Amino acid sequence: RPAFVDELEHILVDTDGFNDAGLKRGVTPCSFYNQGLQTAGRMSSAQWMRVAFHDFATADVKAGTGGMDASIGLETNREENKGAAMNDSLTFFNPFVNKYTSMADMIALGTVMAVGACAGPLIPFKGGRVDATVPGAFGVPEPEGSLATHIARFATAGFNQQEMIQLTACGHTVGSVHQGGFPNIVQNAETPNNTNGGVHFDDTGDVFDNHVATTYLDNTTPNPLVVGFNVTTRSDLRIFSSDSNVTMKTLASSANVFSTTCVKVFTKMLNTVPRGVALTDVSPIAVKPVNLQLNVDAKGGITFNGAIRLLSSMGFPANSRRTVQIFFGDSEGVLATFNPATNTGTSLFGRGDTFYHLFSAPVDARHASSSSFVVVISENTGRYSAVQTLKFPIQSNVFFLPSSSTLTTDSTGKVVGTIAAAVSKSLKVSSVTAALDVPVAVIGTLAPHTTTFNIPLKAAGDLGNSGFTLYTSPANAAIPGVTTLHNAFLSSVDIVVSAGGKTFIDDFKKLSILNVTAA
Ligand code: HEM
Repeated sequence: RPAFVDELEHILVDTDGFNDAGLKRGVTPCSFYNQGLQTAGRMSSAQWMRVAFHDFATADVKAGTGGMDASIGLETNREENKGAAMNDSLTFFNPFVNKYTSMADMIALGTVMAVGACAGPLIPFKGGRVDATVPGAFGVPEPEGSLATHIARFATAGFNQQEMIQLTACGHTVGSVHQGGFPNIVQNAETPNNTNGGVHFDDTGDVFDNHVATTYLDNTTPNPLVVGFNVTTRSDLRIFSSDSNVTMKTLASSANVFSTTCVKVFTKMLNTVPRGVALTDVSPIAVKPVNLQLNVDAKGGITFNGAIRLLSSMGFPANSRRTVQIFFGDSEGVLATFNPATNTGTSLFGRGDTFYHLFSAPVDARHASSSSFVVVISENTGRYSAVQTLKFPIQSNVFFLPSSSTLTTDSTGKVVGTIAAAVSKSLKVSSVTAALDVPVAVIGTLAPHTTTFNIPLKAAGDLGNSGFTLYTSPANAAIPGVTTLHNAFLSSVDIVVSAGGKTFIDDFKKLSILNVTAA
């Protein structure tokens, strides 16, 4: 699978407990507002869905332009994108953006997470979206727009009239129209406990359910875009009633119909991308090696650290007798037997728990050149209990070396550091480079642009008798692209070695694993 899938899967699945990526926290509970006071009358889950809609809404599927490309970040000063939702959401997503996670993927993943956090259905997620570098077309539907304008706009984005009704109803089941931002639609709603004057679309404004349809049909809806005092801005009324309520009646008919319909149209919205962008499935992984790291100390001692994550919903229910063993290379290279996982978390909505089996064990130099390791999982529940053996690749002749790398601030507060790598003496090395991927701020959007800075590394002696040579960047020097500890922590490094006409890469090592020492 493409390497970026592992990173997106981490954000999707590790949503609680050990190794939590931290995305779900932004929308838990569904009514939570992560950018300010809980009395603001705003909720982040609804904002995350709305920002996805505004990013998508100007797609032109025939022309192959627009859609989910994070161009919304460059368009927030437009009247059609007014309101706090856009920049609030991108501010939260900003630190997740790196070499493998685009802002456009975060916007899509945000909607998956938000719908789940509001007790809605699980939307299948694909990754691989590419961030736009220039603003896209105008044309996000506005509440003043006519029905014909809205039908035409959705059609250009690939949605027929029925799908337009479905998508709008699914979007308008959570959240509010706010007086602060839309005083032409909502009035007299601002109170000390609702300072932006949010008025929900239905009676369950923090539940992803079909009340948006049932209350619309029984005339109890509070939806300001249906019953608001301003007839011009009753866009939901015009849209919902445009097929004589046939679609809304279907959505109201059962919770299940509403769920499956919303999964269908949300998936279609999130997977609308510019021509040439290919998306890949990101599904939970049953057995996942995590944060693998080889290390060689100055005396030549080699260690292998990391964790094996098991998912309860994919064949690994809780079992206190389960053991996990690692063999580096073949069974001669046994490292250690790990006891039952003590580090656990709860993975994404209904997908059960994550069980982390952590390891840190010495590797015999005889086995250090192996390009794979074997994981043996034993259930130990009885005589015929299951044993599974899986083999995983490991980049072992060239790798980032945390123990010789440093990150610190000098006396003036400037960030300085050393990037170090271990390179096998068996290679005929012609160059060693640290390719640093730094999310660099872009003027005009809160979506950073991940930029690569290449730092040449020089040989700095043998690492004991390990068979590895130490390569380093200039010691405790300024690191190109890294201006603050904050962006150092969000950066990753690839060790790229040319040797004997081949290229070896130790990919995507996060600098956040380094211990930071203050000057
Ligand atoms: C013609 C189509 C649409 C129009 C004119 C429209 C208009 C609006 C307006 C005026 C607001 C109030 C924003 C605020 O006060 O902060 C809003 C909120 C919202 N819209 Fe739409 N919308 C449309 C379709 C959609 C669709 C298809 C989705 C699907 C995801 C969606 C999702 C949302 C959400 C979740 C909110 C609540 C935001 C919050 O509470 O912060 N909208 N919409």
